[in-house]
Amino acid sequence: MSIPTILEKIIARKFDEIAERSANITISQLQEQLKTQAPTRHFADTLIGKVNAKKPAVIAEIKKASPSKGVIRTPFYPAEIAKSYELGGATCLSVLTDKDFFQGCESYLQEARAACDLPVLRKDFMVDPYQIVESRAIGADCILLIAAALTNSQMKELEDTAYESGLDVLVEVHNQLELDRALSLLKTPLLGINNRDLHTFDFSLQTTLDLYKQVPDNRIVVTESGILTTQDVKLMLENGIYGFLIGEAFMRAELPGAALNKLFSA
Ligand SMILES: O=P(O)(O)OC[C@@H](O)[C@@H](O)c1c[nH]c2ccccc12
Repeated sequence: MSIPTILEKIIARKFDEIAERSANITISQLQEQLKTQAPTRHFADTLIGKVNAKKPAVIAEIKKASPSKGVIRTPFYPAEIAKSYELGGATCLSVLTDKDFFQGCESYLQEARAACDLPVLRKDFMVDPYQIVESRAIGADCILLIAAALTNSQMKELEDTAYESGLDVLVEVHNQLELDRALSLLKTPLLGINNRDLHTFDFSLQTTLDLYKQVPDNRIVVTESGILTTQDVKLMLENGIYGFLIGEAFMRAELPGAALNKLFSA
């Protein structure tokens, strides 16, 4: 057997985590909670509206640490970061909730969302419908499906569960094969192209530039990871890519929203 990649390790851990969680609260108990849940904010529509108007639409990420970079931000106050992002012109938020590899937490998502009016993506590794229902129960507006982590039938099942639960979906790809598979999700307009390979951490903005040309017009492309400079932003805008998912560049700044505003005002 070959050595597991980081993505394989994370996924293996997710299945244990789901077993632990569902021993505590079952999926039907979570579904029961959804009946009294406040409505979601319009994640996809808000993003699509901006992109179609040819304006940069930024999903600003709240992330304390990552397996490739270690701790990125201390101290870490999700509510303050969320307010700063909103002030700085973010379109949506993304909050890491994975504990073991990203030092995230569900309460970070809840604190961030309560502090602003922006729609929020739960950034985690979805492998089972349990997590989708749970995402809605903790207050997320959108979930991420990572093609590299899922089979076609898993993706389809998770997509269905998301829309049944009232959530939007962002599907993430890193290569041509994953893109072809992601395009079989017919209900999902939001397509993230991750410049980072989650197996190896290899990184290149060229990933977005190579793949977006194969994306049909009815999908909205979001370039993800490693956007750091105004040149990076310009390169994407020149190629007609208006959707961005950015974390580290803002998390290292004292005022994340000011950094966002600066990156997009040049
Ligand atoms: O911090 P960055 O390089 O700006 O990247 C943000 C985001 O794209 C990255 O956190 C990410 C993209 N896809 C993921 C999947 C899981 C965990 C994390 C990610």
